[in-house]
Parts: sequence; structure tokens; C-alpha cells
Amino acid sequence: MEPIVAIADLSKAYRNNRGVRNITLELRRGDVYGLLGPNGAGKTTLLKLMTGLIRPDSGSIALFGRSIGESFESAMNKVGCMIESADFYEYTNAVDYLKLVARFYPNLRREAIMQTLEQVGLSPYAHEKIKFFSTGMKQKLALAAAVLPDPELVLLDEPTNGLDIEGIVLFREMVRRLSSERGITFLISSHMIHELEQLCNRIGIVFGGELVQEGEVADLLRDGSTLEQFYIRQLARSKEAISDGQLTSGNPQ
Ligand SMILES: Nc1ncnc2c1ncn2[C@@H]1O[C@H](COP(=O)(O)OP(=O)(O)OP(=O)(O)O)[C@@H](O)[C@H]1O
Repeated sequence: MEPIVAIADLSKAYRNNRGVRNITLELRRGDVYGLLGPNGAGKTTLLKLMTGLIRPDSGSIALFGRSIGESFESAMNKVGCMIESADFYEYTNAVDYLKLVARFYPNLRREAIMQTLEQVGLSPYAHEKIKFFSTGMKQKLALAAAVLPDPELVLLDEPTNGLDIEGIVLFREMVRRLSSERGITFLISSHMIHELEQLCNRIGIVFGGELVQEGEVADLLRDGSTLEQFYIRQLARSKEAISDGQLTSGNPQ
């Protein structure tokens, strides 16, 4: 089966020489893939590259078999994303904001907006101006916008940042439901390691701009470690590899 995401040898260096290097990664349909890594490791950069927000120096990215360099629109057609904090038209309300998003998707069902607001726990505030939303409420709205168009692939950067406990539980339930009922593929970058352990079937660890470890969670944790223990061990190994000169960290960690 053709991978939903196929990234090959992807590199991007910012002017300060940080970024990502030689990333090769495939996601299969139905994967819930967790991207872990310390601050500044390169996770957001990878997601920005995948959505065409920045261009790679080298390497390739194909979504649904379409190169985002060559056929951007058809590659992005079935993708929902939430990358860094969303900018809203603060004077609109939540429903009107989602209506704006919906204009790009002519086939969207009319009920989808209220249903999605319900799913993220925002329906009581549907007609309230975004200007008066808290950080977590804005995060929920950004999440609603990402899943509204019924995408087949959803890319989420720190989706639970600023969410309250109920919001985190709703988020987890939403990902599980969309994944099991509709087979939606997720790539989720997060520092919430316990969340990722519960949600993901596969994880990748980015360190110093490189994907230093990745695989099925069940295989990686076969020795009974928690994902947190595994992650901390892997970071220590990567740091050692840098001091031994086996790994050259592009990004300071
Ligand atoms: N526009 C930019 N110009 C220069 N350097 C940048 C730029 N954006 C990111 N970087 C650098 O690239 C590296 C990777 O940043 P990135 O935002 O991808 O990390 P991250 O893994 O998402 O971090 P965090 O967990 O803190 O969100 C960092 O060292 C960062 O300082």
C-alpha cells in the first residue's frame, strides 16, 4: 500500500545553520505517529516543510503519492493541520471563523461546523468573539479548523498546549475516534509524552535536527519501559553520540 506520507532525505538549514537534516520517514494509513524531541530539535520545522510553509534545501515530501513541490494543491487536498499558534480574525466568533475555513471546502456538510465545535468542547462559546477566548479555547478552535474539512491526514504541532484537563481528554477521544472510525492518519508533535504513549502506534524522536530513532511503540517498549524512560535513554545516547563525534548536532540541545 502506498504510504500516506513519504519523506526522503529531507534537509533544511536556516541561516543560522539550524533546522533539520536527512530526515526519512513514512506514515501508513491509520498511523497515529508521535513526534518527540527536545525544544529546538526540529519538529515544527519538519511540519512546516510538510505543509509547504517553508521550502526544503534538498530531499522530497510526498503526501498521498503527490509531491508537495510539484503538485502542492492536490497533495494538500486531504490534509488538515495546526502548526504553531493560529492567527485568528479576533473580531469574528467561533462559528463565523469556521465558516470562513469552510469556504475552501465546498463539499462540507452544513452540520459539520456545529458538530466539530461540539467535539472540541466549544459549542457553548460558538457565538462568542474569539477576542475573548482564552489560550486553550483558541487552541481548541484551531484544532476544530484542522479536522473540520474531514481530512485523511492531520498534522498537529503541540495540540494540547494550553488545554485544560477536560480539553486534553476530549482531544484524546477525538483522535481515537477519528483514527478508528475513519482511519485518519495523524502526525502529532508534542512534549506530552504520556499523551503520546496512550495515543500513538508509532513514534519518532528528533534530536539536533535528525530523526535519531523511530518505530512501533510496541516494539520500542518491548522491555517493559515506559515511553518516558525510553525517550530519556535515547536522548542520553544521542548526547553521547555527539560528544563521541558520531552525531553532529545542527541544533543546540
Ligand atoms: N525562522 C528561523 N530562523 C532561524 N532559525 C530557526 C527558525 N525557526 C526555527 N529555527 C531554529 O531551528 C531549530 C529547530 O526549531 P523548531 O522550531 O523546528 O524546533 P522544535 O523541535 O519545534 O522546538 P519546540 O519543541 O521548542 O517547539 C531551532 O534551533 C530553532 O532555533
